[in-house]
Amino acid sequence: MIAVKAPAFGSGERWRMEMKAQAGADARAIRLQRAAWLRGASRQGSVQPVAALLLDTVAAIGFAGGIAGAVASIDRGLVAVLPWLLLIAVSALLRGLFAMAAVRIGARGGERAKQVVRATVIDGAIRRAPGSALTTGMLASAVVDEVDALDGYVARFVPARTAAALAPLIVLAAMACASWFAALILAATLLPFIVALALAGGAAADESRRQFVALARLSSRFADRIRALPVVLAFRAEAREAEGMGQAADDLAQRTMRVLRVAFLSSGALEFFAALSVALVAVYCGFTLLGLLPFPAPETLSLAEAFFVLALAPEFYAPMRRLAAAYHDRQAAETAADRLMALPAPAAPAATTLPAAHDLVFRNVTIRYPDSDSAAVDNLSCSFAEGETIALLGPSGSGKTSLLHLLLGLAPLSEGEVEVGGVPLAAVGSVAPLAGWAGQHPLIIPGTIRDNLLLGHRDASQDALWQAVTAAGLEPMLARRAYGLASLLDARGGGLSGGERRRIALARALLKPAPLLLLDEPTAHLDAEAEAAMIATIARSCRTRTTVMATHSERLAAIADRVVRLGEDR
Ligand SMILES: Nc1ncnc2c1ncn2[C@@H]1O[C@H](COP(=O)(O)OP(=O)(O)OP(=O)(O)O)[C@@H](O)[C@H]1O
Repeated sequence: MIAVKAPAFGSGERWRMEMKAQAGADARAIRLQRAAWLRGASRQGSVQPVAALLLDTVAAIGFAGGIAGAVASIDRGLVAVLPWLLLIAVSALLRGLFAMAAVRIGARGGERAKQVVRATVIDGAIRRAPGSALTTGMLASAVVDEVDALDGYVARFVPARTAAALAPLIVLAAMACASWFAALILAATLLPFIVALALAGGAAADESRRQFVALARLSSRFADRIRALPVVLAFRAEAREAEGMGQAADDLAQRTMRVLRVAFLSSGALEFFAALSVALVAVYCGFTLLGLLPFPAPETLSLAEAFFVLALAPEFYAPMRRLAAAYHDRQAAETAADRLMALPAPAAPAATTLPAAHDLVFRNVTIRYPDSDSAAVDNLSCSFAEGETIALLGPSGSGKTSLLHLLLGLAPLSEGEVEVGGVPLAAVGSVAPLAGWAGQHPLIIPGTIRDNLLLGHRDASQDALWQAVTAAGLEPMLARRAYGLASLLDARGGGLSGGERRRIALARALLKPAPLLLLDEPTAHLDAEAEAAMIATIARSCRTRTTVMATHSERLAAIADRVVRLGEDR
């Protein structure tokens, strides 16, 4: 956006005009940006659907020629008519085939375009810059609804637009061979038709854009509320949320009705002009044949020529009607493009070569989240040798998790430097490929306990799996379950206690053959006995790796080689 200066006293009118000019320039810039983005997306389509649509027009000329020939030779008997009938049949068959080919090839292009854009959006979501405001609901709506809206644009609108520019010229040229005056009539009716198309399209555009935004808002809201369902139920907010969803759904229904109303009105106007022009050609041909024209006939027409012209006249507007039918696809794609372009850009890809050493250096490190006044970590300097166990100790909110997240590329490095094995963290992006990580809220995926453990190392052997299970103290829990490692869990980890979730997260981190181990509050919510067992487990496991633990527990910190106390001067 262009920065706007505040108005000087007494210069209100000039400022308003400047604002208007800036808004116009902004809108133009956005239009150009959107057009370039859509051109990029539609590059996945091909010219083949356009070729199929143009060949369909050529076949339509053959069809009209067949009708004209058959009418002209009907008085010479069946043998004379037969070749024309054959031409009609072949042309009709080819029209069907070309129309089908245009749809199928267009659909393939649309599918390719959606795949490419979807991959880019997902890539951006996975590698989004730390602190991004993209919610799961927004991402789901972008990946499903908004990317889907590109389908019609690439599959139908783009081929229809090119065909609408060329096919009427082919029809006019063919018609002019039989009757130049009829071709002139059609060409003259083109102007009001195009004006009607532009007006109808413009009216539909705004309504369609509002409807699409309402749809995207409803679906992202729905996805976010489903995700937060336990909280909604716990606070008995079902009625309020249901009412909110109902209002959003009503709003969408009203906007959809408005779009349909405008669409019906505009297609009515287009049909009117198309029918009018065909009627004019029909009246001209009929009156010329009968010699009833109220002005001197500009040409003589044979019956065959008149039939050819009449059969061909509707084909003149067919490509433009096809374009008008696909116009809604363009509006939907433009609205989707605006929203997709506004998604956070992916962070720069990380270096492919990972550091060989695994000592960690923090030099004057400050972590400040976007839109936050105070720093989560302020000017921290420390360094850890390879193989050391480090405890980050401090009160709640002192920045322990933020430091672990910084290493994983999930929190921003606002100032200072971090080095891993002598390589700047910025060059590596994240230590995730080098680290086993057990977070504060361990992720549980729908599937078995085994599936959840193998997230740490997909190809782990059975022995390695059991070693991690034993080291994390999961055996007693597995022994109590009839199916052991094959026991099913739901996405929320139903049937697991807080301690068991932490043990699964620890086992998963241990299973990964990684030189770094990052543990966030591994002993939180455990009773004294369980904490002691967990501390013993961690003490055994961290001997072979550089381990960084965020904790409140002095007992856990006691097993560390180094303790970094955070937030003490706050
Ligand atoms: N994504 C975020 N956006 C904005 N502020 C954040 C974000 N994550 C953490 N913070 C803030 O940064 C500060 C440090 O949070 P952090 O989670 O690192 O502390 P912590 O020491 O791990 O706390 P706890 O012991 O309670 O887990 C807090 O004030 C928190 O509100």
